Amino acid sequence: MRTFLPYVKNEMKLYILGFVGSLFRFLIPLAVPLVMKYIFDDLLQNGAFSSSEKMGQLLYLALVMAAVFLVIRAPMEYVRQYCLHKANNNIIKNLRKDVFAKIHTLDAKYFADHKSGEIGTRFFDDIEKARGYMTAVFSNIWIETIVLVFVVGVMATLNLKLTLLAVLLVGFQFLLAHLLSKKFKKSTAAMMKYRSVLSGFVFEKIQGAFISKLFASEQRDKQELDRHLEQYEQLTDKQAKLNAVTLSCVNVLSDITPFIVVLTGSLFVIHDSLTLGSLIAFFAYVDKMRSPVTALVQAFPAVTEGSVALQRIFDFLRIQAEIQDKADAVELKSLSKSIRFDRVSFAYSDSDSVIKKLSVTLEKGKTYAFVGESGGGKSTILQLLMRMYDATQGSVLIDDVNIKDYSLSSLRNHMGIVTQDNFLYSSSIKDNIRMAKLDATDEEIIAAAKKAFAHDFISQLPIGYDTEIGERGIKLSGGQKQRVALARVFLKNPSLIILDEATSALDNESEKLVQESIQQIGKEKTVVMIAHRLSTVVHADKIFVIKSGEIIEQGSHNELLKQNGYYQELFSRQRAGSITYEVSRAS
Ligand SMILES: Nc1ncnc2c1ncn2[C@@H]1O[C@H](COP(=O)(O)OP(=O)(O)OP(=O)(O)O)[C@@H](O)[C@H]1O
Repeated sequence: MRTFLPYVKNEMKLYILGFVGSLFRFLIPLAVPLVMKYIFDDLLQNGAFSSSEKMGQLLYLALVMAAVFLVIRAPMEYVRQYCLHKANNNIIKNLRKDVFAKIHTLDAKYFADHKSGEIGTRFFDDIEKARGYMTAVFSNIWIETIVLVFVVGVMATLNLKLTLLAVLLVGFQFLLAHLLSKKFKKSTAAMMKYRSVLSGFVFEKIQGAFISKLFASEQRDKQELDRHLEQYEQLTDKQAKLNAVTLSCVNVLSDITPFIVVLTGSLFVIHDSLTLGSLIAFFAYVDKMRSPVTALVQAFPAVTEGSVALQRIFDFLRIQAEIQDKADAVELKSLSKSIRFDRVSFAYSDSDSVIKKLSVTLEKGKTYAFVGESGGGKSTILQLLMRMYDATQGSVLIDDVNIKDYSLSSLRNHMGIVTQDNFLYSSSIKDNIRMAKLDATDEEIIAAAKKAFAHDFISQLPIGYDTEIGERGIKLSGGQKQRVALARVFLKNPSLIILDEATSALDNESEKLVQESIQQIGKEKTVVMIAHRLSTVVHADKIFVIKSGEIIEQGSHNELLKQNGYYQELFSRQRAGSITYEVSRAS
């Protein structure tokens, strides 16, 4: 909880105002039983006052009470509600900002190991639970505790023995609630953990709704959901039972407490050790005591859930991405010489290496291609170059400096990436292209789109570049998406262009045109590409044929053909049309 303190400290002014408001709002009504005692003992039963004097006193009391309630209590209620709500809200807002910022610092490994729904739970569910915690702890528990102490204090002035009896009965209620809350916390943690699993499942099924339809697997999805819901229900049932046991024990005790106290108090009245007015006031206070006790006990679930949620949020905020800037990271100013893989080996986990002692040098301004069997490790090589993962052994160097020594932002600023499955945001085409250069003019955006042969299809849309393309660009075809992604890279104009099956979704004619554009831009840039359709890499200065994480052949297209090896065989088979563009199926 120490991590939580800075968030609370930031809102201290609002909390103090809210606390002051709460004090007035709660303590003023507590004076009412004392006024009642005065009316019974000192006014109504006092023979020294005439009837008209009593009426005058009552009127005076009524006016004072009305003034206190209207002028102090009502505005203080407003101050309490507004300030505490605002302070809690600010904390929620800051937690959300920090969780969101954290998501951006996480590396590819984290995203590969966790579902987006699970991560989303931190942002929505857990933070909402934390709100429940704050409302309970900062708005209610402390003031209820003060009210309880105050009530007990006043009761003690009326009759100490009766007060001790009431405190004993209330203490027993707390003890019960505390004992049960330990179990409750454990079941809450299990329930919340499972809720993120459930949310991961649902998010994934929403994203894959179309695939489910395609494979007619809706029924299977429903059964899987039923299984998850059943498991979740078992956990919530356990929690509900614990809560029910706590409340039934505590509420029964709370209900009979005033009765026990009044019975005992009546004995004191019979023996003249307590006045009737004091007993009535005492009864009113015992009743007032029940409200904070019930509130405190009922706050247990919210506090428990909230503290588990806060724990989960701070555990998430504490995650350290493996890939991050060194403290003394330098800026990559430009790519001026070469990129070098120096005996690089890499494994995604403890299993076998996916890349094995790879050594290649990619010179500035040239075009390189990686081809080969599916699963051979081509995309992994690009991931290592983009520093999505770090090499397990060996190093990747740009201009003889290990890429781990560059700041990640400067490294990636020099790269433009187009993949087979490009992520587009649910905004307009123009905004999606502009992401690459926020201050780009409309003319620059159109020029980039023209280079990517995207301008024609965009212009034909009813509102052209302002067309909203839906979540992940769902309203565009695969080829259109690739062209928008290419336009983005052309606009960014980076020194290193990385293309992972970047034109695979284009028809032959469009692919030829886009390839010409890439070749044109490739004259000034370093281009590293992966392609299964070998016809798209023939112009590369050097082609590396990758198999099981190793280079098995390398050279220009013509050199490789002359080697009469794997590449030549693949090329002939593709040309002969015996296979489509997917090497995976050929190998
Ligand atoms: N995030 C990951 N976690 C674990 N293993 C992975 C991960 N990504 C890829 N792999 C594994 O690494 C190996 C190489 O994958 P990679 O994507 O680099 O191959 P590729 O040559 O690009 O294949 P393709 O041509 O089919 O795209 C494969 O066996 C794959 O299953």
